[in-house]
Amino acid sequence: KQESPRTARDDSKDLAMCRILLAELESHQDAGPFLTPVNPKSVPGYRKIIKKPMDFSTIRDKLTNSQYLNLETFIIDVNLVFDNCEKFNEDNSVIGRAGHTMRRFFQRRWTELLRQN
Ligand SMILES: CO[C@H](O)CCc1ccc(O)cc1
Repeated sequence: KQESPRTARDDSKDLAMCRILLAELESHQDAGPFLTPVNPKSVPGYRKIIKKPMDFSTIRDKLTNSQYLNLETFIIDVNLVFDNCEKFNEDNSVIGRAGHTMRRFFQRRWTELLRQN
Protein backbone atom coordinates (compact mmCIF):
# COMPACT_ATOMS: atom_id res chain seq x y z
CA LYS A 1 0.00 0.00 0.00
CA GLN A 2 1.40 3.43 -0.98
CA GLU A 3 2.41 5.61 2.00
CA SER A 4 -0.14 8.45 2.27
CA PRO A 5 1.72 11.57 1.02
CA ARG A 6 2.95 13.61 3.99
CA THR A 7 3.90 16.53 1.76
CA ALA A 8 1.29 19.25 1.30
CA ARG A 9 0.42 20.12 -2.30
CA ASP A 10 1.89 23.36 -3.71
CA ASP A 11 -0.82 26.00 -3.17
CA SER A 12 1.24 28.95 -4.40
CA LYS A 13 -0.73 29.17 -7.66
CA ASP A 14 -4.20 28.78 -6.08
CA LEU A 15 -5.11 32.49 -6.01
CA ALA A 16 -4.22 32.85 -9.70
CA MET A 17 -6.30 29.73 -10.39
CA CYS A 18 -9.33 31.19 -8.56
CA ARG A 19 -9.00 34.38 -10.61
CA ILE A 20 -8.87 32.39 -13.88
CA LEU A 21 -11.80 30.18 -12.88
CA LEU A 22 -13.98 33.12 -11.78
CA ALA A 23 -13.24 35.06 -14.99
CA GLU A 24 -14.27 32.01 -17.03
CA LEU A 25 -17.49 31.61 -15.02
CA GLU A 26 -18.35 35.32 -15.39
CA SER A 27 -17.82 35.21 -19.18
CA HIS A 28 -19.64 31.89 -19.79
CA GLN A 29 -22.63 32.27 -22.11
CA ASP A 30 -24.97 30.69 -19.52
CA ALA A 31 -23.70 32.84 -16.59
CA GLY A 32 -26.57 35.38 -16.76
CA PRO A 33 -28.74 34.20 -13.84
CA PHE A 34 -25.65 33.85 -11.60
CA LEU A 35 -23.84 37.15 -12.22
CA THR A 36 -25.52 39.22 -9.49
CA PRO A 37 -27.49 38.47 -6.29
CA VAL A 38 -31.08 37.30 -6.81
CA ASN A 39 -33.35 40.20 -5.79
CA PRO A 40 -35.61 38.63 -3.11
CA LYS A 41 -38.20 41.39 -3.70
CA SER A 42 -38.68 40.25 -7.31
CA VAL A 43 -38.57 36.48 -6.72
CA PRO A 44 -41.35 35.25 -4.41
CA GLY A 45 -40.22 32.59 -1.95
CA TYR A 46 -36.52 32.97 -2.64
CA ARG A 47 -35.53 34.42 0.74
CA LYS A 48 -37.41 31.64 2.59
CA ILE A 49 -36.13 28.74 0.45
CA ILE A 50 -32.46 29.76 -0.09
CA LYS A 51 -30.71 30.13 3.29
CA LYS A 52 -27.29 31.12 1.92
CA PRO A 53 -27.59 33.17 -1.29
CA MET A 54 -24.44 33.36 -3.42
CA ASP A 55 -23.56 34.74 -6.87
CA PHE A 56 -20.47 35.46 -8.99
CA SER A 57 -20.29 39.20 -8.12
CA THR A 58 -20.26 38.38 -4.40
CA ILE A 59 -17.52 35.80 -5.00
CA ARG A 60 -15.60 38.45 -6.98
CA ASP A 61 -15.85 40.89 -4.03
CA LYS A 62 -14.72 38.21 -1.55
CA LEU A 63 -11.76 37.24 -3.77
CA THR A 64 -10.78 40.93 -4.17
CA ASN A 65 -10.93 41.41 -0.38
CA SER A 66 -8.90 38.26 0.40
CA GLN A 67 -11.87 36.62 2.15
CA TYR A 68 -11.08 33.11 0.83
CA LEU A 69 -8.82 31.13 3.11
CA ASN A 70 -7.85 28.68 0.36
CA LEU A 71 -8.95 27.04 -2.90
CA GLU A 72 -11.43 24.85 -1.02
CA THR A 73 -13.42 27.74 0.49
CA PHE A 74 -13.59 29.33 -2.99
CA ILE A 75 -14.89 26.09 -4.56
CA ILE A 76 -17.47 25.76 -1.74
CA ASP A 77 -18.90 29.22 -2.59
CA VAL A 78 -19.02 28.49 -6.33
CA ASN A 79 -20.82 25.19 -5.70
CA LEU A 80 -23.25 27.04 -3.39
CA VAL A 81 -24.36 29.07 -6.42
CA PHE A 82 -25.22 25.86 -8.28
CA ASP A 83 -26.74 24.08 -5.25
CA ASN A 84 -29.05 27.10 -4.66
CA CYS A 85 -30.02 27.02 -8.34
CA GLU A 86 -30.89 23.31 -8.19
CA LYS A 87 -32.93 23.83 -5.04
CA PHE A 88 -34.99 26.69 -6.45
CA ASN A 89 -35.37 25.72 -10.13
CA GLU A 90 -36.75 22.68 -11.96
CA ASP A 91 -34.06 20.70 -13.79
CA ASN A 92 -36.21 21.05 -16.90
CA SER A 93 -36.17 24.86 -16.97
CA VAL A 94 -33.92 27.41 -18.68
CA ILE A 95 -32.25 28.48 -15.42
CA GLY A 96 -32.17 24.93 -14.03
CA ARG A 97 -30.35 23.68 -17.13
CA ALA A 98 -27.98 26.69 -17.05
CA GLY A 99 -27.03 25.73 -13.48
CA HIS A 100 -26.22 22.15 -14.46
CA THR A 101 -24.23 23.31 -17.49
CA MET A 102 -22.21 25.80 -15.42
CA ARG A 103 -21.55 23.26 -12.64
CA ARG A 104 -20.19 20.70 -15.14
CA PHE A 105 -18.05 23.39 -16.77
CA PHE A 106 -16.63 24.52 -13.40
CA GLN A 107 -15.96 20.96 -12.19
CA ARG A 108 -14.04 20.12 -15.40
CA ARG A 109 -12.04 23.39 -15.42
CA TRP A 110 -10.86 23.32 -11.80
CA THR A 111 -9.80 19.70 -12.04
CA GLU A 112 -7.97 20.46 -15.32
CA LEU A 113 -6.15 23.45 -13.78
CA LEU A 114 -5.31 21.49 -10.63
CA ARG A 115 -3.73 18.72 -12.75
CA GLN A 116 -1.67 21.31 -14.67
CA ASN A 117 -0.32 22.74 -11.43
C1 LIG B 1 -30.14 32.00 -10.10
O1 LIG B 1 -31.50 32.40 -10.30
C2 LIG B 1 -32.37 32.07 -9.16
O2 LIG B 1 -32.42 30.68 -9.04
C3 LIG B 1 -33.76 32.69 -9.36
C4 LIG B 1 -34.32 32.15 -10.64
C5 LIG B 1 -35.70 32.70 -10.94
C6 LIG B 1 -35.95 34.07 -10.97
C7 LIG B 1 -37.21 34.56 -11.28
C8 LIG B 1 -38.23 33.66 -11.57
O3 LIG B 1 -39.46 34.12 -11.90
C9 LIG B 1 -37.97 32.29 -11.53
C10 LIG B 1 -36.73 31.82 -11.22
